[in-house]
Amino acid sequence: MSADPLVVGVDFGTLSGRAVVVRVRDGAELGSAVTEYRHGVVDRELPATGRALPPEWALQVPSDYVDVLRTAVPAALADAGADPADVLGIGTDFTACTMVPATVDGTPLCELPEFAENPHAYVKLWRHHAAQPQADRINELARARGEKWLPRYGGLISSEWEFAKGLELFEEAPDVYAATRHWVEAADWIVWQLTGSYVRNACTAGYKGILQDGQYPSRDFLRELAPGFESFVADKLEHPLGQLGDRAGTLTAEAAAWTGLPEGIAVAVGNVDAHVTAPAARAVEPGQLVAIMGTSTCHVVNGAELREVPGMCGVVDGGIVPGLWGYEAGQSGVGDIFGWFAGHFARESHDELTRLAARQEVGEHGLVALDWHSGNRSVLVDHDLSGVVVGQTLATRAEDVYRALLEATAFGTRKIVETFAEAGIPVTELIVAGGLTKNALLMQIYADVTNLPLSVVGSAQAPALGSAIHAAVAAGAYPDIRAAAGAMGSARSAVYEPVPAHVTAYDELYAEYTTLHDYFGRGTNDVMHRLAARRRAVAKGRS
Ligand SMILES: Nc1ncnc2c1ncn2[C@@H]1O[C@H](COP(=O)(O)OP(=O)(O)O)[C@@H](O)[C@H]1O
Ligand SMILES: O=C(CO)[C@@H](O)[C@@H](O)COP(=O)(O)O
Repeated sequence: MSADPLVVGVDFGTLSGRAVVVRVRDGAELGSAVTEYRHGVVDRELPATGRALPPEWALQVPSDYVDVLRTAVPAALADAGADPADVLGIGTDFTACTMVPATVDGTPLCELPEFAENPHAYVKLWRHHAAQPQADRINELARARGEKWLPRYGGLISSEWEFAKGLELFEEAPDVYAATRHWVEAADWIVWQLTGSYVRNACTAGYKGILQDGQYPSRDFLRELAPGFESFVADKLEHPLGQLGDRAGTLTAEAAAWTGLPEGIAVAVGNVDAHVTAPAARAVEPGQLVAIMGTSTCHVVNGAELREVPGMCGVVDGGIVPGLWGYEAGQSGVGDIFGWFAGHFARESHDELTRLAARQEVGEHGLVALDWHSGNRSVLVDHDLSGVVVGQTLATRAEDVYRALLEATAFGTRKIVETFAEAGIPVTELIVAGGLTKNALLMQIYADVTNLPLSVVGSAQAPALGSAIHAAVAAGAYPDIRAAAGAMGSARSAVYEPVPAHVTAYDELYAEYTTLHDYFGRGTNDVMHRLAARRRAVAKGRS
């Protein structure tokens, strides 16, 4: 073994894949590289046919992920000036629930000529929200039958997760469903490309695949949901599991040629971009909540005990680190909302809008917004909800709305933190990670709105570093994730402190947010559902 061993971590985000080369002994990041996905998010038309996609669709092209292995990994090695022979292992993380319909050998169905023109044969990205009607039925039936797994998901299964998307495939594309041998998380599909064998990771199986206490939803439940769907688990989903930090296998000759890494090195079990970030932030103890803020935000926090938190995404035994209950919540749209507004309405850069918005006092714009442009993941778990900005006048400027949207996402995070605390999972430290940490105004707003000091993860590529930490454990360099996190992870404490005057002003605006939140989100006024149904009906009629 080399005197100073290295590991590689690769983070597959929504828009790009990022690779880092990391020193095992201290987590120093020696080099990195980014590859944007060639097809990005396919949400308007299918590249193969040019056919328009219905609203709420979001697909990806799996060969884009392999391109990351071919380009970002060698580029990161070159950037680090690293000798590939020093690399002990590679770890990866992915967005989730991002699903690949695959054949028995892992070939994505969209790569078969007979399915290349069928949108259902492509990867359904986490933010594909067209399965909301299926999710609604799953929830209704699970509630009626008193299914024991439902409270583990805050009482609601999301349209983003494996069963809702699986049912959508079963009902809307029976031919693609029939040809699907494995309904695979992209997190596991990429590991399959690296090792040549399929291992299902325990993290996504628990959070997105309704695997609780070793059991999936029963055949009986699935039959009642949709006759014929009862064999979904046995036929498409069930597969041997790998635990976080375990070795999934070793790098194949083919993957070694793609990446420039040595054949036979350790490949870690797949993981989710959010959960893998906790060790990068050294947040492996109860109460330390990590918010990974990018296109969306995921919140992950460990707890010593099992609690039922309304509207959480899920609680999984060992879902973040072995030995603790891992809790997840999330906001489906955060950076995506800012990007949508900046691109379509303001036509200004984030930096310019932020610069103008930062000049304002709290409340000066006279606005309050709801951050539901991509639906609400927590705590309402409803992707038929949509965005609102209240208070606009002819004097309202683009930077005012931009600031209101930044604030709305902070209110959404406060709602989640308060819901955790009320359910017996107090948040003692808020640690932020992800691309949005570069926006200092946004960070200050989060500190002010939550009234918590904000720690910032030490790495600009925290998920990729987290994957590298898992690679080090899988390679046997550390006994477990906790030990590796202690040596390789980092966070700077209390980088943003709440400003008392802002805290008071935001308390008042948060009360307005809560009123709107409950009015539109908890059934007082169902206008958003009616509009979503109408939009869906028009799109259906057109297709
Ligand atoms: N300066 C900025 N301020 C606020 N949002 C930004 C800024 N720059 C980029 N964004 C938004 O951040 C998101 C990308 O976040 P990032 O963490 O890089 O990606 P991912 O979520 O794919 O991991 C995009 O949605 C973009 O609109
Ligand atoms: O939902 C999860 C994890 O559970 C995320 O993968 C998903 O929100 C996508 O994250 P990004 O916004 O790409 O960082």
